[in-house]
Amino acid sequence: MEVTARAPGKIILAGEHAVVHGYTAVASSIDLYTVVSLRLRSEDEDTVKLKLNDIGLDFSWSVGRIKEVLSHLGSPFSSTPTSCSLETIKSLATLVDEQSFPETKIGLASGVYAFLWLYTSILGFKPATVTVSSELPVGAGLGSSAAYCVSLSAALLALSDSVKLDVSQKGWSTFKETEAELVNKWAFEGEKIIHGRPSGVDNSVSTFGNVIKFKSGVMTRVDSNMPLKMLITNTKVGRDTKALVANVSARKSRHPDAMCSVLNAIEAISDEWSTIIQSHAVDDLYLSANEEKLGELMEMNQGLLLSIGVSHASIENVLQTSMKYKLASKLTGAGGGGCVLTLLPTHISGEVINKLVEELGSFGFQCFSAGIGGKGVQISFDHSS
Ligand SMILES: Nc1ncnc2c1ncn2[C@@H]1O[C@H](COP(=O)(O)OP(=O)(O)O)[C@@H](O)[C@H]1O
Ligand SMILES: C[C@@](O)(CCOP(=O)(O)O)CC(=O)O
Ligand SMILES: [Mg+2]
Repeated sequence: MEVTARAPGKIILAGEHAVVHGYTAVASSIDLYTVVSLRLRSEDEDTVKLKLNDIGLDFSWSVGRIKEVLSHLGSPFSSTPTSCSLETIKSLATLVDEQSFPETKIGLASGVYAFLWLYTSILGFKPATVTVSSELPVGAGLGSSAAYCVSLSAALLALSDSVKLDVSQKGWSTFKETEAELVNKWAFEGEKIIHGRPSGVDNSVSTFGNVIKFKSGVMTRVDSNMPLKMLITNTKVGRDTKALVANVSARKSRHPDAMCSVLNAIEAISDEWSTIIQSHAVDDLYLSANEEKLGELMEMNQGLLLSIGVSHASIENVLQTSMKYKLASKLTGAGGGGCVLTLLPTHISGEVINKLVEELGSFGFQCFSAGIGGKGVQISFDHSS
């Protein structure tokens, strides 16, 4: 039996970083997916294989070796969502090091630790082959880490005893609410291994889809009534969410009062975002006025993100270029490079968009658009294997 899970990436419309400190963020899923396929192998094959197609790395562990390295820690671990201890991460690192992880890709190792933690906790020691591939750029602010953890958790849970699914279903299907919550909780544990201190907004929007508001671990669905179009520009400047989040925390401990004011201002922007997108446009004039307000909110949010130290020369370049066309932009995700959003108002001409994309392309940036606010994680069973 083979199961495939796909989980969407996301854009944060307002409130990244602030959300880590308990302030509101608004995020939306996008129609770019990470896909995980999981095939259980017969017991005599005795290996767990992980193929990470996007980063060109393959791993293969014998089940015996995994048991040997983890048994002194009390594995098999609890099958309910539990945090991975530092001691366990060290043992998982031993398993990864044995596979000669290339030095140049060492920043990607935490994703493999997250895999091993989710795998051994949810499925124990069953031999299997797991393949991951993604339409999302990895490490660019579009929530690839969350989509990875959500799709992995979904595929593993789908073949575990913790969840009872109707395997006869054909095509993509969604989880029931309680099962989706379990997927989300496990994905959050994976995100903790990759990010250190995730807020939970990314895994929640990847699991449940649509537009959400998120504050202090609590998600509220936002009924968006506005047609939102964003140009996404990938600056291709690499960055690491874990390091950026840690830098913001350090700045907050150095300047608690100033940072508190900035984070409160970001929260006010998120709240206004959610009010505006929930309102029904009575006519074109009303829609344009709301688009203008969202543009201003994006500019203000970006200014505040600069003040907490997460912008980058490449991001500023995108801002200045889009400003020439009177368009508002902000970074999305952790910043420090990665992706920038530019709001495309309903009545913008295709000619303007083409010129902007061409100019951004001349700096080596890559522009694309994505559908906003689609479904969250889905699974599909293949009965032929
Ligand atoms: N498709 C993938 N294959 C392997 N690892 C992945 C994949 N997607 C995400 N990851 C993991 O997530 C990390 C990137 O997460 P992060 O820095 O939070 O950036 P973002 O979530 O914005 O893409 C990578 O270093 C890797 O460990
Ligand atoms: C910076 C932050 O708000 C979003 C990080 O998103 P990403 O990993 O850069 O896609 C962190 C978080 O909310 O966990
Ligand atoms: Mg991430």
